[in-house]
Amino acid sequence: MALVAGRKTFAAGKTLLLRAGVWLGAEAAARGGNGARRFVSQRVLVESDVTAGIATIKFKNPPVNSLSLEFLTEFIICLEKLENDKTYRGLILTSDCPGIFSAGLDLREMCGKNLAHYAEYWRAIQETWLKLYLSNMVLVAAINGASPAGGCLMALSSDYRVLADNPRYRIGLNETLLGIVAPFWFKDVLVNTIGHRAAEHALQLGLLFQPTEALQVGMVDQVVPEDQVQSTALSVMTEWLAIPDHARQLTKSMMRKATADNLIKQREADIQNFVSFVSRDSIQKSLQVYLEKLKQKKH
Ligand SMILES: CCCCCCCCCCCC/C=C/CC(=O)SCCNC(=O)CCNC(=O)[C@H](O)C(C)(C)COP(=O)(O)OP(=O)(O)OC[C@H]1O[C@@H](n2cnc3c(N)ncnc32)[C@H](O)[C@@H]1OP(=O)(O)O
Repeated sequence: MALVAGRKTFAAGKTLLLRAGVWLGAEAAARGGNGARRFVSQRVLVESDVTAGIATIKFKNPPVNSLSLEFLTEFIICLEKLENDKTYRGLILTSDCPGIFSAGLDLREMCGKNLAHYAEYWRAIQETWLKLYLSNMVLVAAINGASPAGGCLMALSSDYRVLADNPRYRIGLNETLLGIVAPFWFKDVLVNTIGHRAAEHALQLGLLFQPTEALQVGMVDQVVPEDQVQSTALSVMTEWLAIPDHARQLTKSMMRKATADNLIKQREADIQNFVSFVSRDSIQKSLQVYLEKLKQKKH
């Protein structure tokens, strides 16, 4: 079966056709009598409460919810679908993989591939971020696992972050530990969240914060026991949805537009930077060594 997004076609597990943000093909969708709906794609699970106007996206790309091109494609489609359906005013982002929110960018997409692939991958990363960061919905991240690098960026792009209190669930932009550099727009989002000095410190050292530290530095808004992450996210959402949409949305846009525009005005140059950076022999070597270390950790 094929997943078609715009002009791209990827092998996937169900027939999903997207045109102008509308599902045209067969998807597993069930509607309960209580207003609950469930959409299933291979790597992204969407549950929604139509009455409350709240949807939940669960990342389901085991083992570590890495942001592969296939995952990103399904994720963007789901996000567009929710964004265009005025039923939904709030979106909770969480994980279906125990102990992992997201391991960030899929390192296999950045290793041993050709230049066209790197460009396509980076465009998908940009697109995902812009859609998340500029969403009209209220976004609450229910972070129920480790959240390094790109996983952290997804959480930081939400309006509010609830993190499970487990010391193994570290969060941060750890790119320098891999020998790579967080792009300027990752940096901008971090600076907007925790301030310039703390961001400079965290970025240079590639710090991954444990929950109490993340709360202290302002990277997350609440740390709660693991079994309360979802219920806390829901009660935060209810609070935010009490604000009239038009006023909140305009305010969000006012706060975020300059940061997003910074990337929008130089998207192609950013792609070229990524491609030439990641295709350097030295960077390929660093990424391969890092991946090998991850693999050997178990043995
Ligand atoms: C001159 C200046 C120019 C500047 C230009 C700038 C241009 C841009 C530069 C590039 C920037 C790119 C930005 C990147 C951001 C990122 O997101 S990079 C990804 C960073 N992610 C990580 O570091 C996470 C790595 N993973 C982990 O730490 C752990 O796996 C975990 C804590 C998430 C989970 O631990 P655990 O449960 O113990 O699982 P593992 O055994 O470690 O892993 C299981 C399995 O998954 C594979 N894996 C893990 N992470 C990734 C990943 N990110 N991508 C792909 N695969 C991953 C791991 O290898 C294991 O595989 P096997 O089962 O062994 O096959």
